[in-house]
Amino acid sequence: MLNVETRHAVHYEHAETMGTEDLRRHFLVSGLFKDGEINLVYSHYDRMTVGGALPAGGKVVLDVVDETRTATFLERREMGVVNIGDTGTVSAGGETWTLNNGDVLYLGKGSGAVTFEGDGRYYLASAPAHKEFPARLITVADCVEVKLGDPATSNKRTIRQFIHPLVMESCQLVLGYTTLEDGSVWNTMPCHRHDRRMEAYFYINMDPDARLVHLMGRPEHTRHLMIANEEGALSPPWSLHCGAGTGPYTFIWAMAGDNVDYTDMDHLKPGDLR
Ligand SMILES: O=C(O)C(=O)C[C@H](O)C(=O)CO
Ligand SMILES: [Zn+2]
Repeated sequence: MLNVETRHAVHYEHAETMGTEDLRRHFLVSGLFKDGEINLVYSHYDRMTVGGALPAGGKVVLDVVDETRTATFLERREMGVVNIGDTGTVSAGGETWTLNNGDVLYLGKGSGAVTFEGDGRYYLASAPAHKEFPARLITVADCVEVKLGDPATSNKRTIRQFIHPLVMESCQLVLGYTTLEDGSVWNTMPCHRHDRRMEAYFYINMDPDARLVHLMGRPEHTRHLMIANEEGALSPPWSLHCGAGTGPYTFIWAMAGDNVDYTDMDHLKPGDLR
């Protein structure tokens, strides 16, 4: 079963008038993983679509998505698949890849229908693509690791870059995940924004009772979302994005927009935030 929810773009002047429920309705991503289902959130920010495919030991197929009005979802799109569950397989275009926990599969424009099988929990991030690039399985051993932060500032973390120019070529998708070290709570602090690219965060490996305060908005008018395990946030181009958790966590970040330059960020100081 396939479910697709469309999220329209929101101007920051509108976002700044919103209360808790409206902020959650527009920016929180939730309920992606349900047995035997594929659930997608089709965002109008750079047409980034995020989702979850959960075959639950069986099989689910991502093929036609009415929202794109194309013969297959990936006819004019590329997609990253992150396995956040146990080992499973993903097949497309006559090829099958085995994904262990933490592995990332890149599927390029024109990959056709995608079949998800086994015990994997597959997080999906897809953006429009102008050019075909070959499919590639990127294991944890293949990614580029960047260590940032310090225990003294509670932000020591490892950034793992998978769909990233240092690893492979893509059209606009840039994707990886960041894991906090024990005792550190802050991701992406000091924070930043990048009007050229939207970003989607998806938080995983959290205790069910833990919560994360995800900050969003313009620096001078911040808002927050309270986030639980396997929930995410759509970060519009005008918004900063960062968060602090009440326990350990990892989050998957995915971007699409005008460039694929991970380091192209407009940095903000904690003192810039209100
Ligand atoms: O912890 C961090 O810092 C990040 O992971 C930052 C994200 O990757 C990001 O926002 C990239 O633009
Ligand atoms: Zn960012």
